[in-house]
Amino acid sequence: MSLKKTFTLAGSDSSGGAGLQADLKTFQELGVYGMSAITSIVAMDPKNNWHHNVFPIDVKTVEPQLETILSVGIDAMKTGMLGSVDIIELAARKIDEYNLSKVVIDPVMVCKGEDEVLQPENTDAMRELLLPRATVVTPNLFEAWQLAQTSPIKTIDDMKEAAVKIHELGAKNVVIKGGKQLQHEKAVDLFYNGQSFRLLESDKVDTTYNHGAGCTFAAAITAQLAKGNTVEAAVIVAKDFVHAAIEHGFKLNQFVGPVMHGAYTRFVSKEQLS
Ligand SMILES: Nc1ncnc2c1ncn2[C@@H]1O[C@H](COP(=O)(O)OP(=O)(O)O)[C@@H](O)[C@H]1O
Ligand SMILES: Cc1ncc(COP(=O)(O)O)c(C=O)c1O
Repeated sequence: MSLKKTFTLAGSDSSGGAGLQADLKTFQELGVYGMSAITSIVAMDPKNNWHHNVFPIDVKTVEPQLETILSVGIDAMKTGMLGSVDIIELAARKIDEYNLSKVVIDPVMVCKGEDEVLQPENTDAMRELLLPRATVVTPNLFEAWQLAQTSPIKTIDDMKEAAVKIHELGAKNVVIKGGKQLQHEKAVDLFYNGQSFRLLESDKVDTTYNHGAGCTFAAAITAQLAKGNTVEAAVIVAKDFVHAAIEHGFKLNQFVGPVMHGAYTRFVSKEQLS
């Protein structure tokens, strides 16, 4: 099998656990070649409780990165934190221009540990421009609520209602991550493909060392799609991948504990990595 190529259009997490760093580590672990275009730079302030400061990148600096990557050619792509409406418009244009068909949208709106929405004006642009181009979109409960414009999501029935709305907005497949936020004894995600629902469950790991879990999950889906998996099969592997990563999450310093991106490939049979 030839080496499949992926790319992430995402923010840089200087602390290395989330953002494009998480994506590239995940791509590597799952045996695909990873490329990246940086949309914004996130730095954490050690003197201010690790507050996340977001430094946007001008869209003029993003386009040449995309041209580099798309001239190489890719098998699947993902988006993460998108710094501005201009960058979201650019992404939509390039998806159309290059006829990209395996597109994973992780609609990052907040960083864990922070409660303000990063760049709220981006949410409308994501809804209008990226959802219709998404092979799969992977919101957490908060992001699903914002995209679907429902009330806050508290139950699996609420997740189903939001998934239907997000599908109607154009995303072909929707995975709403219940994760740690949903009041449930398991970590439950809901998969919806426009026809049926499937609940993906894993044991809930009792940890705060989960920085980068969302990025890692979406990147694992991207890698598996690049290798030719169906969306549902890709999501199932991604769920196992992120579970192993969270189980082996570790303390980086007094402020943050990232997931261990390499855990799945160390502890799960290589045969499952086709
Ligand atoms: N404590 C946990 N135990 C097991 N799985 C978890 C836990 N927290 C999150 N997950 C899983 O990790 C993935 C990413 O979810 P989450 O961390 O909620 O995303 P985000 O980073 O976007 O908020 C999902 O598959 C979710 O179910
Ligand atoms: C660049 C970047 N992207 C995405 C995220 C979201 O990370 P998570 O996967 O923990 O939701 C963060 C959080 O710090 C980030 O810095």
